[in-house]
Parts: sequence; structure tokens; C-alpha cells
Amino acid sequence: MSGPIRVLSVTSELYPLIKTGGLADVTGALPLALKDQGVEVRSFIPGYRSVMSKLENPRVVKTYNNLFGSKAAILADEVAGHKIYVLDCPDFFDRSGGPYLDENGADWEDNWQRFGALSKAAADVALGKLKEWEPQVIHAHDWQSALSLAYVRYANFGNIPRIMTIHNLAFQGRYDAKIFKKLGLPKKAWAMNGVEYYGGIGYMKAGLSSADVITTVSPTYAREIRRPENGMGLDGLINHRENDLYGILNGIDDDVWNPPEDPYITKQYSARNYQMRRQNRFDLETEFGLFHDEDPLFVICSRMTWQKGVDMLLELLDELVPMGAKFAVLGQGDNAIERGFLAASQRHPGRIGVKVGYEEPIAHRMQAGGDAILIPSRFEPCGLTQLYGLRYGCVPVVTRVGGLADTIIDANEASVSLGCATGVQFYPPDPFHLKQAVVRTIKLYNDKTAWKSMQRAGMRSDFSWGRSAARYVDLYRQVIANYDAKKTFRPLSRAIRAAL
Ligand SMILES: Nc1ncnc2c1ncn2[C@@H]1O[C@H](COP(=O)(O)OP(=O)(O)O[C@H]2O[C@H](CO)[C@@H](O)[C@H](O)[C@H]2O)[C@@H](O)[C@H]1O
Repeated sequence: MSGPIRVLSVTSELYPLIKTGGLADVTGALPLALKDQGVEVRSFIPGYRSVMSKLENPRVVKTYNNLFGSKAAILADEVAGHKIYVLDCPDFFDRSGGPYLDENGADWEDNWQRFGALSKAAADVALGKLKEWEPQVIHAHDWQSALSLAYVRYANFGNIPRIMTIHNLAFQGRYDAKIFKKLGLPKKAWAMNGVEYYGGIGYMKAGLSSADVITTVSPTYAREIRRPENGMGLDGLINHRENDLYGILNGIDDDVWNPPEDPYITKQYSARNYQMRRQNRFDLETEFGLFHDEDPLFVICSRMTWQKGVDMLLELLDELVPMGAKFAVLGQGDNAIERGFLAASQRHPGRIGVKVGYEEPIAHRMQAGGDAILIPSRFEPCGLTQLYGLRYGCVPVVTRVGGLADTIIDANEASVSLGCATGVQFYPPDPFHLKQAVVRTIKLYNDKTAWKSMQRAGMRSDFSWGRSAARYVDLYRQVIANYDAKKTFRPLSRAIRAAL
């Protein structure tokens, strides 16, 4: 094959243009890592207000008079090293509030149209309707772009290999059956192996059943979602697709998350002089209104949702503070959880500091100044904040689930004596085991030799994108090779699957 592999990545978030969570970090970093490995990724994203304001030199490459009832255009641009196509559709995307939620935190009522339109227009690009560029693979991320694979699959003309990546199965985009007619898909798509899902429409379901290959963001999560307790109703389908399912661990963008050159922190440092973190710790304590003392400083930087298990921590705070733990908390999400943390900070001034909101610079300062980052997730497809913690010498304390299980080496007797422990793991995710983990962490923190060794081992570990990007390259190569002249996909052989 000559020239770079051409991939269209379809996503509702992309750092640094629009981010609400880890999806943006991955779709922002992976294309750059793939560029170094001979893949040209162009990303297809919605023209939210914040995205439109960051465009530099947009060109109109396609127009629509009626895309789900609205006028729209596809713009091409290059921003922050990314080649992007932006769906400019003011009716759907030019509004205040977030990408998925309005200012009151409710789902936008027209999300099915907004992300239906995104998917339809992305499928047009995939099917070669732009004169300037034709991709060889379409790669969709999460439910918001999943329908693009169905549009490609059911198109009358053209077809290319279709890859679906699950970042989080908890969000699925489920809608009433009555929207089916408005999606513009053929009747045959209304089927159990199509877009129909428990009598309605499931966007994630449609993506999973239309994909040639499915990936998720860690090997352990790939196994977990095959079980009813983690499959969120899709475990049956996922088991049916077991031969097409791959777990590829996320990496981190080590230019963005880079302590020696992080512009957001007071004192830059590296693995060699990480003691300089002390100044960052002091400043973080000041920023969160915490006492300056030697007690361990736990940081939490997370969406405030059931998934993240932060409600379990809330229950325990009144017991943990007297044990000598201090907490700096940054997050937003569930109102009851946000209120709970704010109330706890009132009860324990100087020991618990809380900021409700989304602040990228503070997220960096927490990693650079915290002693340990707490991630008590009930499930975690990969998790990125533990990887940032490793790189910043902020020791991760995590549940042994999903990507957290794959990336952290628990501090047991063997790993501590070998100097390869990088964090603390606990299981199952419940308040009792969380409390034990915090107690164990405080003990380790007070053993200065063990603690330094954990920080150093974490900072030595390499979770940059290189290796994982190489797995995506292999996958792209294989799916392209397995498309025959009739443009149908031959499932990958067992030997190839094993090699991937
Ligand atoms: N209040 C706040 N202010 C500033 N920054 C904040 C913040 N709250 C969170 N963040 C940042 O958002 C990102 C969250 O990363 P996670 O891996 O926890 O992703 P998330 O659960 O959103 O995404 C899903 O997708 C990713 C990507 O595949 C998976 O790793 C993950 O398991 C899955 O649940 C990090 O960059 C973190 O620093």
C-alpha cells in the first residue's frame, strides 16, 4: 500500500477544541501519535460554538440544504496539528451550555438529531462524497458518532471498513422507535442486528452491530463488558461479536501532560528532581484553602457520577479526616454529590477543599501537587487520570477494575520490596474496601522510603501512545487488507486476531 493510511475519525469531542472528559484526550492525542506511524487521520467533529471560535482558516467543502431539517455545511480546517472536518450547523450546535446538556444539566432534547446529523454527514465523507479526500477506514468513537457506521453499512453505493471504539458503554443514545423514519435509513436497518434496540433505537447498539471491528480502551474492560453486570444490556451483542473485539489500552499525550514543561504549574520538575513538587503542593493547598502540613494530600479530579464511585468517598470523609487525610476535590456532575462535597468542606475547613466546575489548569496542578490521586471507580473503561498521576508522581489509589487494573501495580509486599509498586488497588468497589485502601495509603505515605520508591516507579512507567497507536495501525492495515473487491469484509483469521 502506498502513502499513508487514510482514516476518518468521527467524534463529539477533541482536545484542545472541545473536552468534557477522557474521550477528548484520546481523540486529540491518538491522531497525532498515528501521524508518526504513517497514518493520516482526519477528524470529523460538531461545530459547537467553542469549536467554531477556534477555527483558523475554514473552507466549505460540502453544503446541505436539509440535513435533519436544517441547513448545514462541512468545513475543512487544520487546527492545533489536527486536520479536521467540522459540521457547521448553527441550529444544532451554536448554543450555550455543553455538548450534550443544556445549562440546567438536562440532555438536549434534540440530541438524536444533532448526533444523527453528525453521523450522516461523516458517513458522506466516508463514502467519498468530498472531492478532496477519501478515507480508507471510518473509525467512530462512542454513541454520538456510532450511527455513522450504520449509514455507511446501509448505503447504496460505496463501503469502507468500519471500526467502533467504546470509551464508555454506560452512555448509549437510546431513543424512541418513532424517530426511525426520520433517520433516513432503509427499512432493513430496523432489525435486531441493525439499529433496533429493545423496541427503540440504540445509537451505540447500531454502531456495534454495524462495525467490522470493535475496540475498547483496555484489555480488562474488553473482558468485563461481556458480563451482564458490566455489559449495560449490550453484553449479549458483545459476546456475539467476541471474535471482532479488541482491548487496546489508551495512552497519554506526553506533550500535554508533561511535568518538566507544564505551563499550568508553578514549579516544573522531572523524575530526577521530583522533590520540587513540594512547592506545587504548597500552592495547591493554598488554592484549595487547605492547611499547610505534612499530612497526605489526596486529590480527586473527576466527573461526579456513580461510575466514578465518588459518592462512596463522600460517605467516608468524616472518618478519614481524623485519620490524617486531607482532600482537594475538583469535579462536576451529579448535583447531590457536588452538594455533598461542598457540605463536607464546610464541616472540615482546612482539611477538605472543593471546587465544583471544570478547570483544565487546576486538573494539572492537582497532579503536580497532590500526594495521591483517588479513583474509586465502580467501572472504568481505561481511565486517564491514574496515568497522569503516574507521570506526575501523584500516586494512584484505584479500584481493580477495567484499565485501572491494567495500569497500576499494587503495593503489596513483593512489589514494594522489588521497588516496582506504583499505586494502591482495592476490590470490590465498596466503602469498606475504599477505607482500607486509604488507610493503607496513609501507612505507605508515612514510610518515606516506600513512598519515594512508588513515586519513582510510577514516573518511570511509560504509557505514552507509541505502543497502543501501533496496535491501531495493525488493525487498520488488517481491516483494509480484508476488504475484498466487492467491498465486503472478510472477518480476520484466528492467527491474525491473535497477533493483534
Ligand atoms: N472537573 C474537571 N476539571 C478539569 N478536568 C477534568 C475534570 N474532571 C475530569 N477532568 C479531566 O477529564 C479527563 C477524564 O478522564 P477519564 O479517563 O476519567 O475519562 P472519562 O470517564 O471522562 O471518559 C471515558 O473515556 C476515557 C477515554 O477512553 C476512558 O479513559 C474512561 O475510562 C471513560 O470513562 C481527564 O483528562 C481529567 O483530568
